[in-house]
Amino acid sequence: MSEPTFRVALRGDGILNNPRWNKGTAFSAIERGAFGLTGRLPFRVNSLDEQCERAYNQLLMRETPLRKNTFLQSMKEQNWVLYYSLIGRHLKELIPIIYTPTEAEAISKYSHLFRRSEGLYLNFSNQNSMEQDLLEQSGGREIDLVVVSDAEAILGIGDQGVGISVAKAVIYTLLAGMDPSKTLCVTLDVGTDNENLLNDRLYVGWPHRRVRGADYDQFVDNFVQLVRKHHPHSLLHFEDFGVSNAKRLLDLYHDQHAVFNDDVQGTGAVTLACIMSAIGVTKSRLADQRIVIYGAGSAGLGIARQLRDGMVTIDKVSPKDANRHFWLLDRYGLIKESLGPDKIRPDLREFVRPDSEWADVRANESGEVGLLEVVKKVRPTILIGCSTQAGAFTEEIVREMAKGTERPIILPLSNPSSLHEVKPQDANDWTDGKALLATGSPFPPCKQPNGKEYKVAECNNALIYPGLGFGAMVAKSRCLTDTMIIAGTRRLASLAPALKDPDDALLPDFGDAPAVSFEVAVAVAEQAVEEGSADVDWKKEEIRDRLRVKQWKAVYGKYIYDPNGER
Ligand SMILES: NC(=O)C1=CN([C@@H]2O[C@H](COP(=O)(O)OP(=O)(O)OC[C@H]3O[C@@H](n4cnc5c(N)ncnc54)[C@H](O)[C@@H]3O)[C@@H](O)[C@H]2O)C=CC1
Ligand SMILES: CC(=O)C(=O)O
Ligand SMILES: [Mg+2]
Repeated sequence: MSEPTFRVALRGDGILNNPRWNKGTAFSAIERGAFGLTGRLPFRVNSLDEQCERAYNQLLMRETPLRKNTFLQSMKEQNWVLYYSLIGRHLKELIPIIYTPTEAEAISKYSHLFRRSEGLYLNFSNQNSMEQDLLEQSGGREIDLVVVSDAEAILGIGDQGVGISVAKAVIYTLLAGMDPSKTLCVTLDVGTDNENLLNDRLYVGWPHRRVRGADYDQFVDNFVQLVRKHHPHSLLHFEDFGVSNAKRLLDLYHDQHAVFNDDVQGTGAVTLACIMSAIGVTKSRLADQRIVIYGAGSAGLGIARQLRDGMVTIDKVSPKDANRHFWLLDRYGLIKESLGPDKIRPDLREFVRPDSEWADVRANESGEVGLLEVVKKVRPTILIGCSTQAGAFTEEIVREMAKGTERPIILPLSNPSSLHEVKPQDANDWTDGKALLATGSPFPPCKQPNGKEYKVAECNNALIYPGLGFGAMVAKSRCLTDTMIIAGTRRLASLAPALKDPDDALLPDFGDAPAVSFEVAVAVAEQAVEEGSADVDWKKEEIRDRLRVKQWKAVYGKYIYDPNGER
């Protein structure tokens, strides 16, 4: 690959303090002269390989995952190429440091670890300057991707106020090649209901109770309309919004702009791919499954809808019949008719079970039916957890499930690792090694009763959303349609190791995620072109190359000083 050349307008401190352009000791002697850096750097010119070696050694000196996380965060603020190159070289080891599970701890300590601002903070009390703030931050840059969060439901750790999840944008770059200079991370700071944060004088966000209702909707709408006005071709990715807003905002804006809710759609898509892989092992159809989902929030509902739509598309079952394959539980137990509108969100309506089905089943004094009773009666083939309730899949529940099905498919998806509904090794032990397992955060392989190891797939939306978003973005798609998501999901499922070897993992390894994301992106762009969602006029055969050319690479390139160049 020939080295790219860039014309850059910054000099001296201006270039050294700019993470997009800074090369540190990798500036060549000629560049040092041209950019006023000869006296600003020690003599030796290092290669990127040498810089990565040094940085990795420094990283290893940090003993805890959180200290490694903050080290890498500082590096991102100094030098993007070094940051992405280092992580790319140690992907499997370092994704858990910058993403789940370590990001949960980093975000929960955001105000105390705060060193330097990143992205755009839009504060409810400063909303009059929203447009100006957006323009200051994006500074005339072309933006391909906007990742926005109001931090109400960060992973499973809840309301984090202004604690942000920029790791989602980093994953787009690492795994799909999204250009970080064309990415904007936005925090909508509408306050917090987290008492610890409200009482913390070091809290950096707006110390005010969460704004809700019409004022909240207006604030979000102002933001979305500004994105549409100034970045009409961008993909708008919603992350970790609260359950009362996630699906609602997606429905509100999906006709206006290319919007994507990762917790709803990304999680639904990766879980469908995982289950397609698992039913390949059990040699059954999606429509043969009885599916219990524990935790009917953004992720739980997104999964139910995606699996239901998969059943309709793949097995040609009617939507009504497909809905009958699902039993959803939330904090009031099974979602059934008699819970009433106070306890059943409107978006769950299609999955409500009839009371008559549960008349003979033991309920608590409030009439609620718990997970054990549901498992006993339904004898599920698939049990999915997205409840944030660690240990909810008890030994009794897992053993009960194993009585009703030969190969129980068990997916404890809550993040971070400490919140998983069951530890994979326990699920493996309690089912005599028969369970087909995938988890939301990385776990070590299970030791099987026969002495072999079973690789636990990581069923995390990060395995699919970078490809979905990148494919849609490069194809200049005006929307991210359900059919584009299904195309990406099918491509991901086709790459599952368990397809070749039923004893292997249900999903590709995160170490292979860049190649996997690329394939997902190709499938999504192909579908966008075929169905006419794309704003490009490409032939199918050229799509792969078009995507490759657009991928940002963590390489320095050669710089020429040019006062009219980039900054
Ligand atoms: N593996 C993956 O790719 C993903 C995993 N997740 C994880 O799933 C979990 C849920 O995330 P979201 O759906 O975004 O949050 P959410 O807040 O929208 O949903 C959580 C749901 O669990 C319910 N719940 C709470 N206590 C319960 C109990 N005792 N029994 C049953 N249900 C209970 C809540 O009422 C809520 O409806 C989090 O831990 C998150 O990290 C979320 C998105 C993607
Ligand atoms: C993975 C993810 O999006 C979550 O845990 O919220
Ligand atoms: Mg999330």
